[in-house]
Amino acid sequence: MSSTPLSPRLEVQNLRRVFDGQAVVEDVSFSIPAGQVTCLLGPSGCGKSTTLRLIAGVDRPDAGRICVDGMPICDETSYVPPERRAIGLMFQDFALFPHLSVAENVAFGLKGGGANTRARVGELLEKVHLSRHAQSYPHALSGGEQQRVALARALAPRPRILLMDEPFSGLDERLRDGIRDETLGLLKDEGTAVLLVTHEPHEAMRMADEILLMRAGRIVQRGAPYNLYNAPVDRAAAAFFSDINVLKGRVRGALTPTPFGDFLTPGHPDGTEIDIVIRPQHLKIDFDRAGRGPNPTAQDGTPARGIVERARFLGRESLVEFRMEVDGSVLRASVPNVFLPKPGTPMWLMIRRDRCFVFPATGRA
Ligand SMILES: Nc1ncnc2c1ncn2[C@@H]1O[C@H](COP(=O)(O)OP(=O)(O)OP(=O)(O)O)[C@@H](O)[C@H]1O
Repeated sequence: MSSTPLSPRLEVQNLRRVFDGQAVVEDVSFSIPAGQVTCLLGPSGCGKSTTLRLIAGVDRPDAGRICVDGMPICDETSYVPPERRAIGLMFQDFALFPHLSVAENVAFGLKGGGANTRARVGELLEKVHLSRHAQSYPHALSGGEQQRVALARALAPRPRILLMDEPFSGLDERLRDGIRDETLGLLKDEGTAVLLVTHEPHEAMRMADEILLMRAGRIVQRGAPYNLYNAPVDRAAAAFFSDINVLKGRVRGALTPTPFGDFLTPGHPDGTEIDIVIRPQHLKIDFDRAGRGPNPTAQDGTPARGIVERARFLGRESLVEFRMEVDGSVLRASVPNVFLPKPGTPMWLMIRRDRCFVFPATGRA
């Protein structure tokens, strides 16, 4: 990877959009260099599509600035209409023209019908493995094939930026990962700057170079998928990416006591309620030996005993639910492969302390 910083192809600064007196996009800023896929990730209604529409130019912001290759396309003094923004769009319903063949759909945004157009259409159809369907009509294609035509059509005019709004959500779940990977390959090949909107963390993790995590109109965290997963900014950010367990405690002298021993919680005044968050795969399980469990370790702290309530096999892993003896709370542990202890079995749990996140409590149980 090059060490020189890439100049942004798309730059969005302090974007704001208000509907009915309510800001649905607030102070949104980010930039995307060529060849990078950025995912705007967040729950339904958090303002993702509105942000996309502002960048596409089909809606206008109440404040902020949008630049493409350093040139403003939308700010207080300039407004470039959508068709002159060199921005490609791809939506979840693909919106193919039913009366045009696959090749005609792909050629739609290209000027003229000469040899260059034919070459570009041919090149893209080859890349999306649809050359043999060039003369077919959309209704004769599968959902996955239609998605690939839509992608080829969006990329045909070599847009500087491609905006994708939930582009895989209309597809059969079993096909999605394969199509995501193929799409990613093509996007990287074309070197476009991509902003992909999704509410699915799995999709963002699989596709993104950078994730922008959005909540209630604002970007609450940004970074590589690894960083968002491993260093969430708060409890809700942790919970967005997987099931979580929460140990509740109260700070006493920079420590928070829990059933798993004391946690260092510096920087929080005495009496602060703390949530210690841990993902199910970072709980360790050990057997009960006549009422005794494993010895405490520096890494895992003190073990605590729980009773199996339920165990389910989920395919790649098993999820075991424990009722903790000390306080009756429920903790979930995920274990690779098949591990289905009987309900009522006592077992000992330990938690990987290096994988815990400590946050001030948010008030939820
Ligand atoms: N034209 C509009 N007029 C009034 N309110 C709007 C308008 N467009 C969007 N909203 C509101 O703005 C908020 C954000 O909507 P938006 O579609 O951007 O969310 P989203 O994160 O894309 O959600 P989803 O994933 O469900 O599409 C919602 O509360 C929505 O009702």
